[in-house]
Amino acid sequence: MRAILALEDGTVFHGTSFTGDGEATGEVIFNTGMTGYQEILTDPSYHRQMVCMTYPHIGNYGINPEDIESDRIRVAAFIVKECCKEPSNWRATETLPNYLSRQGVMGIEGIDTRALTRHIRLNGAMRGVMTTTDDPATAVDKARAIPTMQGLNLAGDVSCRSPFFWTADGPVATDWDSLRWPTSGPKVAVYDFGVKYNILRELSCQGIQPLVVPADTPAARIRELGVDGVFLSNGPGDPEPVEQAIEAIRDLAQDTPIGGICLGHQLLALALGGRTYKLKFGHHGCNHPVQDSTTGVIEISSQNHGFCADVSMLEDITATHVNLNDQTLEGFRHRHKPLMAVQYHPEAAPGPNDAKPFFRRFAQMLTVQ
Ligand SMILES: NC(=O)CC[C@H](N)C(=O)O
Repeated sequence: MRAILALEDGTVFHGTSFTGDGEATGEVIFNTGMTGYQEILTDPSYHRQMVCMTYPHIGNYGINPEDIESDRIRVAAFIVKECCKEPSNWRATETLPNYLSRQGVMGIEGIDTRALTRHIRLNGAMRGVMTTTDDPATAVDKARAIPTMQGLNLAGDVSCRSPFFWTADGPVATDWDSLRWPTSGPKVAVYDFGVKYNILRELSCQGIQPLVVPADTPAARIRELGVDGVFLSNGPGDPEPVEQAIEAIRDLAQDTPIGGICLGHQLLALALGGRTYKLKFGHHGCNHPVQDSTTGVIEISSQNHGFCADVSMLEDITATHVNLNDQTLEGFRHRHKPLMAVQYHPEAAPGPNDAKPFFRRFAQMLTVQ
């Protein structure tokens, strides 16, 4: 079925829908990962974004029930050069087109993804409309009417509504009144701004007991839990309008060890007095070189962010990591307090495991103070 992708600047790409009729809207960005499409599709940080894969053949190893980073597909739509409809992998239980269609998410193929990627690199991430029905002019008008990502508080859209424990068997629901920590080990409240499962898996691997809490949980409630630390998850949208969380983090940062990843990194930066800004086309892929400025070691990292933090004006903060492609901030820590965060994804999923020791450092920070 013929479909178009119309961008806000009037550019229109013609392709074919591999998920039937439909329409989708969102910010169009590109991801340079060669594999890992299932983790990308289910990463809540992609909420309201249409992801274009630069690798030309996607879907070859199908879909399995394990490689998910949340309970459903989160991207607004999926853009590929060629979608493989007959996957070959012993773990596959479903095809990519089926997976998307079943969850009502549109996929388009047959467009020139290299041209689209170049266009976004040169002109920046853009709002877009994917449609099988509208004519190009109508679709472009619709794209212009979508709210821009800047100023959008989306964490509440994807956060859990009530707390849950992360266990070896996955999430186990609890409620504030009957909450009882199930095992020993450091107790950590994980703010859920759209948390990826692999962050929770990695925290558990460190012997930590993660309790996942809604994005709007006030600091007072966290204090009542008597936690050993707080973790700030990744998540979609602009960090600046997530004011309630910034307020809670500012309060907790006075006396509680805090670690953060991606949106969590940005929110911690804002809570400490830093600033955030939108990048032109963001970092989305599995091959971004990041240098640890304290050791000189370079990690190849998984990344997915459209905004960036600036803490250069803060005396008590040390920048610990820098992106070697564009010199943007990739991590920081407080000089005297147990507070540290990274912009990239040490939990990978998908991506290389170079940065996994971050979780060990966080676990150590809970005990050595
Ligand atoms: N993966 C994330 O947490 C993304 C953070 C934020 N939404 C950004 O785009 O920069």
